[in-house]
Amino acid sequence: MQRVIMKSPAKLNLFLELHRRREDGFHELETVMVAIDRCDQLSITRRDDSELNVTAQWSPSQAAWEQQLPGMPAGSLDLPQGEGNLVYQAVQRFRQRCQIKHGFDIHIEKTIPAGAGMGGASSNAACSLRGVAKLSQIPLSDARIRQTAAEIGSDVPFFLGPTTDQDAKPEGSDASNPLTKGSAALATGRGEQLAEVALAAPISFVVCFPPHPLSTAAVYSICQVPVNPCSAEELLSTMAKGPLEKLSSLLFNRLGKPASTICPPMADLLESMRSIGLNGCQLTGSGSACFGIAESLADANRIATELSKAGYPVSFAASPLPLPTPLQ
Ligand SMILES: C[C@@](CO)(OP(=O)(O)O)[C@H](O)COP(=O)(O)OP(=O)(O)OC[C@H]1O[C@@H](n2ccc(N)nc2=O)[C@H](O)[C@@H]1O
Ligand SMILES: Nc1ncnc2c1ncn2[C@@H]1O[C@H](COP(=O)(O)OP(=O)(O)O)[C@@H](O)[C@H]1O
Repeated sequence: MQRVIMKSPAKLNLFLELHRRREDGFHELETVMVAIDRCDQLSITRRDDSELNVTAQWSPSQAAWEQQLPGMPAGSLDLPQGEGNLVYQAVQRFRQRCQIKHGFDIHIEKTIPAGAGMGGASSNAACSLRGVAKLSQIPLSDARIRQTAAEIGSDVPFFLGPTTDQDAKPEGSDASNPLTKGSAALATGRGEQLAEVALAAPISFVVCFPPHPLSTAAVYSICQVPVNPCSAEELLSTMAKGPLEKLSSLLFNRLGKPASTICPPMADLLESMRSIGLNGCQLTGSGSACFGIAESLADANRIATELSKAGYPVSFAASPLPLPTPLQ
């Protein structure tokens, strides 16, 4: 095999609480993440020589995104190419670790907004590790893949998919429902320690990106660790056993305050999302994208169209997507 093409999904954080600031500057957290069907596409081709080329472009084009998001700060839609791309750093580290001599051409077609808290770069990095392993005849179960992922970023291991084996599903998971299998996880530590989470049925989300990217490091730098942290327990049991109508009242994100301090337009966006009929509206990760829950996929599509017309052009419906995505 010389070439793989794969989908690289975004994620939403349904719950995010901070427990402690560590000596190394990272925060111990408790977060519930769900992979969704908004995906970038990665194409990875094995080379005969040792060169590594990484290119990234917006789909359908950068001009189309610039036209849709005229308020974006200058340069913020410029995607890092080559060494500046997280995919390059992940693959180079993995090649060194596994002594892979041949090179790769990797091209990323982006539809996941950057600086949105949707984990686009982390997802691309995880996919590239799986693709490069496959093209180098390294089994996908090889521990060096997960080890490299954790070194590259706190969110990267999540996108490799569940660690639990197929027979050991979490309580309440519906193995007959392929839509919800393997899409959600509880992440602890700095985000790299994962436990698969059951999801009783698909959820219909609406996601909206205001034209203001946020830096994860900047948001964490002004966050406050609470004295009495909240727990994800009730959310997890509701995800597994329902009723899913209760879910929206259990969504939570401790980074909401610092993110909206840096990005005040997020508060207006959340207000618009609530008044248009979405439930449990929250930011995802460190923002600035926000999401809410709709009653059905048809409702989610209708509301996304209304939000687009109301001045938020990057609004879309999304559903959980199983991880890992297949290699083609
Ligand atoms: C907030 C979250 C929630 O899922 O996602 P995003 O908003 O980035 O998508 C994650 O915690 C982000 O994970 P990731 O984007 O991989 O962050 P990293 O590259 O590891 O770290 C970027 C910076 O964020 C801070 N950071 C990150 C993770 C963590 N548990 N504690 C931190 O304090 C550190 O300052 C670090 O230097
Ligand atoms: N493959 C990539 N795709 C998108 N952004 C990337 C990539 N590699 C590096 N970056 C850099 O990482 C930053 C954060 O990207 P992203 O992961 O999409 O946001 P977030 O951490 O908010 O989820 C971008 O602004 C960009 O400068």
